[in-house]
Amino acid sequence: MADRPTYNSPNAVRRGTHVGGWREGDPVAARKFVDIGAVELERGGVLPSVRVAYESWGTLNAAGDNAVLIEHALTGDAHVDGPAAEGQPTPGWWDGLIGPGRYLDTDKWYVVASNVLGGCQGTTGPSSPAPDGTPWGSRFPFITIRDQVRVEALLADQLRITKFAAVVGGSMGGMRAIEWPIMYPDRVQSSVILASTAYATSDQIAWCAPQIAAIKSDPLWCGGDYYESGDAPTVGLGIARSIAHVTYRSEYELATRFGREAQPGEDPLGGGGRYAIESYLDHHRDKLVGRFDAGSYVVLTESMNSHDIGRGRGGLAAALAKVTAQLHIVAVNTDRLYPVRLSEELAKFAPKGKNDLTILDSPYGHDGFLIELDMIGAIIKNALGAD
Ligand SMILES: CC(=O)SCCNC(=O)CCNC(=O)[C@H](O)C(C)(C)COP(=O)(O)OP(=O)(O)OC[C@H]1O[C@@H](n2cnc3c(N)ncnc32)[C@H](O)[C@@H]1OP(=O)(O)O
Ligand SMILES: N[C@@H](CCO)C(=O)O
Repeated sequence: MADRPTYNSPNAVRRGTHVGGWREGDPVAARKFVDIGAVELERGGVLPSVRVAYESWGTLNAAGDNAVLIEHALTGDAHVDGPAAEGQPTPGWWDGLIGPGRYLDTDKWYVVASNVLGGCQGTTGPSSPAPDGTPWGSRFPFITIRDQVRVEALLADQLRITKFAAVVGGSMGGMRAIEWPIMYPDRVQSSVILASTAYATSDQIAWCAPQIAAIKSDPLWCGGDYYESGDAPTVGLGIARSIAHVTYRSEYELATRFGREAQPGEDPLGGGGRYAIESYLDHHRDKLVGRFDAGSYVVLTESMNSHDIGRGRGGLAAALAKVTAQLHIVAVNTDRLYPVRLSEELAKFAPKGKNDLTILDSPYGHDGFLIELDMIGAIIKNALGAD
């Protein structure tokens, strides 16, 4: 392994493998689990014995309608709020949002976040055991954003949630937040759709193509069946993350923050060293590879590419005509991956008087939806009708 990058996360090398993510037997931190049984998939077939990992905050009322669903993005997880812990590699990605008196006030709201179908943090995904006890790997079926939402609805049934006061998500989470009021109009009061889109664009699919290719061309990919080999395609996954991370930030931010600076102590002008921006990308590559699974990355990326609320529904306008929930659509002005025009298009076709569009002024690009906690928190609080 000497010729492969070393990864500095404490989770990078675990149980003799480089496969990132949560595995049966690992510490559970705040995770809870529900078995929801078999799930019929949009593109055909049935996924048997689906397990969902989730976290929750606050208390569900007797009517089951004070619930708020938080939807994580591609490499996020159910740990929206709280510190990192054993069994939980990252602190909450919106740490400080949820709690008594906070933007999402748990004196009033029952907040739930689940790990997505196909992921690697405890909900069934390609690294989970199939019925024969070995990892699904290449046998894991093609899943869509709608399948992910169907799984969340089955979780809601088990938790006795009758209606969500709000479904909130950014990026891939925003894809689920817009699918929810279309698939289950009677179960959603409002949706907050951050830095997202009604359909994956050609440009977004294009950025994903070299990411998937990088993973699949890693010799350790083994067609997706590497889980029992003791090693994983971490180089391919790392390249995928580096490509993706650039698209998550704005050109302006990178220019003003890193410029042409050399990484301290390194000489990029023929000395074999790195520019600071290269070092920064390496850092994020290492962190992601330490906590995430390549198979999940491929499965979830392909499900993002499938996203199109108009598919099989007569197009965008016809799909949105089903929506009775209030849609709060939020774009980041510097987002080059999910540009503002996509949120404007969603707002244009959403039912009149049932949507509003906010354009956040942030230098951070697509990741602005993760970083601008106070702006996002105020929007969520407002969506819930709180002062
Ligand atoms: C919903 C979800 O998907 S969330 C899941 C969590 N998301 C992620 O992890 C995505 C990857 N991470 C990110 O995109 C970002 O870190 C965010 C959005 C979480 C936070 O963004 P920011 O606060 O702007 O952090 P930023 O991107 O500047 O990264 C800071 C890190 O880069 C490191 N760094 C900065 N400059 C350099 C450099 N020149 N060389 C090496 N490392 C560097 C910092 O030391 C810091 O390290 P740490 O996070 O290990 O403490
Ligand atoms: N940084 C986020 C952005 C994707 O939208 C993630 O990794 O999930």
